Amino acid sequence: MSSVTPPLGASQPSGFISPQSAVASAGHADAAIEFDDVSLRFISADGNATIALRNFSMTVARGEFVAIVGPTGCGKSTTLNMITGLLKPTVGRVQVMGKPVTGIDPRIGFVFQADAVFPWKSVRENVAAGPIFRGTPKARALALADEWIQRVGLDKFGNHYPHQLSGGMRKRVALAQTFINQPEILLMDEPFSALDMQTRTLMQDELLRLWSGSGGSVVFVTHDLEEAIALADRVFLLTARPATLKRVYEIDLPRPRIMSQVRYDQQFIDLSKRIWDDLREEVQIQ
Ligand SMILES: Nc1ncnc2c1ncn2[C@@H]1O[C@H](COP(=O)(O)OP(=O)(O)OP(=O)(O)O)[C@@H](O)[C@H]1O
Repeated sequence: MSSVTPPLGASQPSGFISPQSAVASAGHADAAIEFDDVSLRFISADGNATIALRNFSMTVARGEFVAIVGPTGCGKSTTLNMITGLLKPTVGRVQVMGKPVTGIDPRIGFVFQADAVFPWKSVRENVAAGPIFRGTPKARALALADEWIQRVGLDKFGNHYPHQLSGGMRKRVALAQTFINQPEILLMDEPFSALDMQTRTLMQDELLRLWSGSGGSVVFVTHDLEEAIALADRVFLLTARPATLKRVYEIDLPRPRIMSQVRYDQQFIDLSKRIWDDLREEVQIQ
């Protein structure tokens, strides 16, 4: 497999940082998430081994928005599953807020491609479900839910049921359901990939608006390079499987960013070309 990661110390175009310096730059003292030289091997029922991740290191600072991109099947979702504790590294260490992952952490929120709603509950009951589960009295949880429903622009739909909503509206419910719990870490796995382009752009704006006031860290997995660049502070590019960190890109586009405008920024266009050149090599390997 060819790798274009430049040798350490070689000069690099601005916006690039090597995997090693990327890990160091986030500063371990402030780390929300740390992968330290992690490898993960799956053993299937017939005894065959699949190495999903190899010598993978990544540090996500508190309050940082990180996107992970890479060829299909390389191991992006696997990294999220190790942050949640669903999967354990075969070798290496994964830490959350400075401690080894031992199981589901209530400080972590999730948004996936599929909607995680109770179909028999109204929007406000769905949004209140998290706080109620965590012990908030029902009346208080419903009042909180009403605030969040308003924040995501669904105030007229609190008593609707999920099947009465569009895909974009259900995603707004998902964001309210997640942010109401004030997660310190938000894991997102292709959350908007099933939406049409316009709705997707609106939801990206919505996510940035909610995140910017939250102080939380986000790890956002996507196939869409432009989505990664438009949203993130840093983009981590993984190689084809077994995935390892190929390169990290600092995205120093100013915030607040408006999705429909940021894509026309010359810096954005240059970054898209660079990352796509690196990603294309990995896609061609498969
Ligand atoms: N439980 C498992 N047992 C065996 N192999 C697995 C298991 N989970 C994932 N894999 C394999 O590990 C590799 C990485 O999977 P993963 O879902 O993390 O990739 P991904 O980059 O998120 O994929 P995609 O881009 O298609 O969403 C794949 O080859 C997958 O088949």
